[in-house]
Amino acid sequence: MIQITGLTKVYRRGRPPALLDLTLDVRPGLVTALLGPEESGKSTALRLMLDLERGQGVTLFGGRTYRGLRRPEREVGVVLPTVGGMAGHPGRTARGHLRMLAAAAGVPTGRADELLEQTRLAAVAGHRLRVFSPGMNRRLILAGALLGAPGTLVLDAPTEGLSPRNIEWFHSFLRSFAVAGGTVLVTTRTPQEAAQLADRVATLEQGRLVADQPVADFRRTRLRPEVSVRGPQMARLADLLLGQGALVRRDGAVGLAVSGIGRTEIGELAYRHGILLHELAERVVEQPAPRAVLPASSGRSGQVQLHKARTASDGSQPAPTVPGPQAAPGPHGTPGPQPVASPPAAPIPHAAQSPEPARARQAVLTAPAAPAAPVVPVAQAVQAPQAPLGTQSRVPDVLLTETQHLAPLEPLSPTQALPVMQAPPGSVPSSLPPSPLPPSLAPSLSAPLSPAQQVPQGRQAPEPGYALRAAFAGAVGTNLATATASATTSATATTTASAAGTAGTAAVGAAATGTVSTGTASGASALSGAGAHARPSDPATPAPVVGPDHRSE
Ligand SMILES: Nc1ncnc2c1ncn2[C@@H]1O[C@H](COP(=O)(O)OP(=O)(O)OP(=O)(O)O)[C@@H](O)[C@H]1O
Repeated sequence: MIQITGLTKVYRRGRPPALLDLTLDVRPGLVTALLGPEESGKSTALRLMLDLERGQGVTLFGGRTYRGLRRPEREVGVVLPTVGGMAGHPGRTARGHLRMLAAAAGVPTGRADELLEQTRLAAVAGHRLRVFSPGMNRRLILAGALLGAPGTLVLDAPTEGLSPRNIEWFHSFLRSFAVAGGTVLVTTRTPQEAAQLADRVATLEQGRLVADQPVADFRRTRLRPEVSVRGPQMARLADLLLGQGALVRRDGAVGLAVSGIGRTEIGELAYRHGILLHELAERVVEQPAPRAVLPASSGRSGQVQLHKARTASDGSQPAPTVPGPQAAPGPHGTPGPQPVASPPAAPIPHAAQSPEPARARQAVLTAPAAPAAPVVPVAQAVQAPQAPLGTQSRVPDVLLTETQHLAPLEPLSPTQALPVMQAPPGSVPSSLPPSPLPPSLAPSLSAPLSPAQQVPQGRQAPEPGYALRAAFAGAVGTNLATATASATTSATATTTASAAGTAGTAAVGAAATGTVSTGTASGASALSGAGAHARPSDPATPAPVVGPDHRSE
């Protein structure tokens, strides 16, 4: 379970927030899509969740902040966009890259070989990354995120730019992961992908959550199926279709967009009347997001502040790190203050469908102490009694079509098994406090933005330090992608490359995700020159690639 509460990010004072009071539960056993157009705040949300960025609000993974996780790589697998789309140093082989990450994460190297099999990369394990297609690189990044057999996956646009075959593979994998009890949060820009992939769709617009819907509602309210018809006799066909009660609108010079009647019926109607068709295709048309389709029962909004977590039994459990710059915990090593007012542990509305990971620690979030000032309310993380660990967790075989030539995924061994997600009764936190955001930051979701809050067309100028980090990350070919090492702060991000004898030592920006592979400044040029190398055949991408122009999928 991921509990996101009040995530807010303002990059520059006086500018509209990139993210405003995002509150969302991401439940195990489901794929949750965070959907939004460009610059709607999806990546910002993920970076805040993973403590890669400073902001307001808090995200709990099984009751702990990301930084508070003792072994983050074993709990949360992260896939973020990488420099040039590369999984790691272009001169490294896939096997070498993954084994390096395994060593950094303290995972047996055999696990790397298993994951190469699972992600259909075994056949190309000895090839260097510079000859990998985008799809192969992306699957290798995913393999890195899975090294620690985490129960939760957080992925930022994992399928963007990939071939339909790779997209289908990713979807199958993520669905299987969720079916096995895993928690999946994935961002996407396309409603169609959200509808295909997710069980639940949360829609962001201009940094605000405007809808949080089960996929069936999402399909009904946001997607409209219609049939595209083209041919030289469309006026006649339109009359016939209208006579059948269909809704018909003109679509270009020689086309119709038809709804309310199926493709087969349209084809038969045209055939019976001798009407020639050049195209008859189903498609899905996106509709604008409804305003504020939010579960009324969510009851959570605003910022919370964490104090030390303690086990329910002895209180000796290490505390989660306090998130955000405004948090004010007790001194390190000392137990945090008691909750101001711990409400009885009433289950939150979705708890019945939300089995909790067995090892989850629950947070009891309490009412704000001083909501008037921009001071966060007090919350206390308390470890819930351990739920019984089960043995049924394993990633099941992935259903793929024969034409993909992809073998089923290997099941995980019991030692790699995902935790069985079962919520101990009453262990799910009670409803959370109302938003303590200052009024200027917490307008109604349905209220139109004031001119001052309007998101500008172009990207905002990056905050100081961002450009430097980005430039540096690019210069060393830093891979920000996978969270399999346990670095916990940006300042101390692990530089695994140096351990592996790779040139380049910095891992700026890797921050809490930690897994870092560095290369040299040749990363970008190696990528652009990759067409000069023959690419190994990709089991999931069979089309041969003959030059750099063909790299895009
Ligand atoms: N480091 C930064 N400094 C300043 N502004 C930023 C920074 N990162 C993001 N922004 C701004 O925050 C807003 C949200 O950006 P974000 O990248 O989170 O959107 P997104 O939904 O992930 O977009 P995309 O789908 O294009 O990746 C944008 O207006 C963007 O310009």
